[in-house]
Amino acid sequence: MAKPGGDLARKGALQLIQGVREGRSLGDQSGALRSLPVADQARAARLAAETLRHQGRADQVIEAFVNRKPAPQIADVLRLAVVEMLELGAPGHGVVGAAVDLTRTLGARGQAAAGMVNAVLRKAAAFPDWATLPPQPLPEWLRGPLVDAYGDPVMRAIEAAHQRGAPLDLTLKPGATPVPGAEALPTGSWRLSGPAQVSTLPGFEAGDWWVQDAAAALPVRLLAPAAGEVIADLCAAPGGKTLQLAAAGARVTAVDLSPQRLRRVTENLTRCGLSAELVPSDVLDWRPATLFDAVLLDAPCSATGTIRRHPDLPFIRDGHGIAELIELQTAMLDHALSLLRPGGRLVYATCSLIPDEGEVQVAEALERHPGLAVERPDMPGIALPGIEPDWITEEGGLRLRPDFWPGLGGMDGFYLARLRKPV
Ligand SMILES: C[S@@+](CC[C@H](N)C(=O)[O-])C[C@H]1O[C@@H](n2cnc3c(N)ncnc32)[C@H](O)[C@@H]1O
Repeated sequence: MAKPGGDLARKGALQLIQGVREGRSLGDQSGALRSLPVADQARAARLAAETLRHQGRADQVIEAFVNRKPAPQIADVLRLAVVEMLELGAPGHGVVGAAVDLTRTLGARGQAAAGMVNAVLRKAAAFPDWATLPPQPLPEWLRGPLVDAYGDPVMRAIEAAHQRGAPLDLTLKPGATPVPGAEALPTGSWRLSGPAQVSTLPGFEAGDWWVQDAAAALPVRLLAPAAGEVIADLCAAPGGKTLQLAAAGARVTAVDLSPQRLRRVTENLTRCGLSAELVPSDVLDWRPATLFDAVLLDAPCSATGTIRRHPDLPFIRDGHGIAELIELQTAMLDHALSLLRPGGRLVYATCSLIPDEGEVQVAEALERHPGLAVERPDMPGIALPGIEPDWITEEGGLRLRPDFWPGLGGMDGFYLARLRKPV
């Protein structure tokens, strides 16, 4: 028989998945399971995320054993159980029993479907080819433009990387001791591959490091902040890049629209014993009296580079709003350049895989701003460690993709470029 705790987590996971079906992200639902014990909340969140990550494969297994398409909620119960058995390795008998019990809680339709769920899952438990089923494809609104940009083989490699998920990457404060067991990555970040509870790792309380994907750590490394420089961090929350800038000794002003998200920057700075001035404002309305030595603009974007960490993203977006985001990025880039002193440098970054939010933004900014120049990541004086030559784009930026570093555990998708304002 399944453990009662397991049942609470499964029920919670089904609730989270239903929320995603209604358009809410898993992150936005973080308070939805408050009434459950903390361990069950964590388990429910993991089950829901893994079920969405592997939905395409689970559907192929289910389709092999059903006579007709199950109702949407019943389909989600089946997917949860298939992923728990075939991906997460839970023993079939417990999972099947729990899924049948969960189905029975779903009203008359659930009562009627319980027998079918039992029969389908008993067969699914012995499904032999799970590992070789093709990964969850991206939805067409995203797949189409990405196939145009990178080609079909790369697209399939990106989808395979999404299926593998993401390890835990840490950025160390200068001089801090790495977490035992963490592996040094070529670009300077540290990676933990196994499951870990962040707040119990050595050095967390002391603020020796913070969680930051290796790709997300590169914009500040490309900016190369120096002690005493006056730097604006635009769109700063939750603050991974603010911490990097402050740890380098820069005098940082961190701007973000969301006071709530800025509170996370404060918490992170406090834990790490670092400081920055925080400004709750729309970047486009913010014009301080003095100009900056350097500006980092981590612009709001489609976040399509982070699907490894957010497998719910393809299900809650449909491509609407991207044109508006692209316009906002253009306006922010122009505004950010106006905050920079003559001869100053700016790093533009987005955690997107869509070239219109990256390469195209920078190519168009170069046309709009005569004298503005890109500084390549491999130029003398920058020479970023760990960068592979084919990551550097035609205009001199860096295109990072989830399928890079396949043997090391991948990286988030990102675009970044360093620009120099004429003197
Ligand atoms: C990609 S996240 C930034 C991540 C952050 N740089 C880090 O490293 O932790 C984008 C941020 O832009 C902020 N944002 C969106 N529109 C904005 C605007 N018009 N002005 C200022 N901040 C904005 C959001 O609140 C969000 O925190």
